[in-house]
Amino acid sequence: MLETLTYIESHGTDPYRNLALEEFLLFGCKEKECILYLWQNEKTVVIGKNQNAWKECRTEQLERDGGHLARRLSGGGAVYHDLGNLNFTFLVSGEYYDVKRQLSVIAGALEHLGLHIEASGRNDLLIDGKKFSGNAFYRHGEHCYHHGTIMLDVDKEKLGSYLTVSREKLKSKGVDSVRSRVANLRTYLPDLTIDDLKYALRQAFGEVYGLPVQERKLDDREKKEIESRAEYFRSWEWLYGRKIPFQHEITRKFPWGEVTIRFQVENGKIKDAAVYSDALKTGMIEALPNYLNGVRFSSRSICIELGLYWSEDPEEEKMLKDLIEWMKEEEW
Ligand SMILES: Nc1ncnc2c1ncn2[C@@H]1O[C@H](COP(=O)(O)OC(=O)CCCC[C@@H]2CCSS2)[C@@H](O)[C@H]1O
Repeated sequence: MLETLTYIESHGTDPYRNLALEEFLLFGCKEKECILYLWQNEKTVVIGKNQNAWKECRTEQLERDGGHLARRLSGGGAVYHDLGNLNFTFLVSGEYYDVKRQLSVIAGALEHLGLHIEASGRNDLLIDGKKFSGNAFYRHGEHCYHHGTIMLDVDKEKLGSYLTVSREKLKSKGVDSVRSRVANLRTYLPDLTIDDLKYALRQAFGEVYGLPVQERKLDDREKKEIESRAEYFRSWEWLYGRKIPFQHEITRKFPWGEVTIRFQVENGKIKDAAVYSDALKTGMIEALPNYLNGVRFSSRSICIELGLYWSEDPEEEKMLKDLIEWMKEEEW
């Protein structure tokens, strides 16, 4: 049984510090503890762990306007944050990790405020059929988190202008514009504030788990530790990573996400490969470059090579099968 519910708010809006605090809480979370962490970022595009920053975001425009680009540890796609957006993170050990239960805290809080929501697709929460929350997931050993956004009053104009959503993605979601399919909760409750939301979430957290909620504040030593980790989240290497010179690029959209592979070929063999994806499952995507390294540069050889691998995780096994089918269709 869980023994402790901890509630913590970030009082700063620097995305790198906030992501560092999230990671700090992840590794400090006790076995029988569940933490609810609420935070806000000023004008930031947050991309998924395996995405290509240049492809997902108009980085120059964002930086010129004083915004930030950030990369999180979880997989999934790119989202836009400003102070009209509230982020939540549930941090808990694998044993008590339960996405449905965690989502019922969000649904319960909004129900208390008079809003009815529903879950849809792989990671969205909807109001009136429109997305107001995107969710993503991360696991490191027994340390897990589930985080998401809540759009209260986000500048949709800016959201649409900083995010460069691929035509494939728009097509797959059956819509013609990003702006039209996201919604702010303020549209439905004009007086709703971020503080109301925070209060409702904290109350619902205690109700759903049936335990008292203890608020945590950070001491100076902890703040220092978080600051040094923030440097990593702020670094060019983490945000943009390496840029490989490539000769061939392929992209395909699957039900579980879009994949782009860039190949660097030398003497007919794959010398390096960079794989980008918004898939929520990150393991297979991150393993791919290693699988491809040294293989002869032909779709048939890749097909045979990938056939040598398997995964015990059924979702990853499905990803692998889809990638093999894709290679069968390619002809080079
Ligand atoms: N703030 C926000 N909230 C909800 N939906 C958004 C937001 N910004 C953009 N979008 C829409 O979601 C799609 C991307 O959807 P997609 O499903 O690709 O990705 C996600 O949802 C990722 C959620 C990550 C949540 C983390 C929680 C803390 S740090 S970020 C984008 O093209 C827009 O149409």
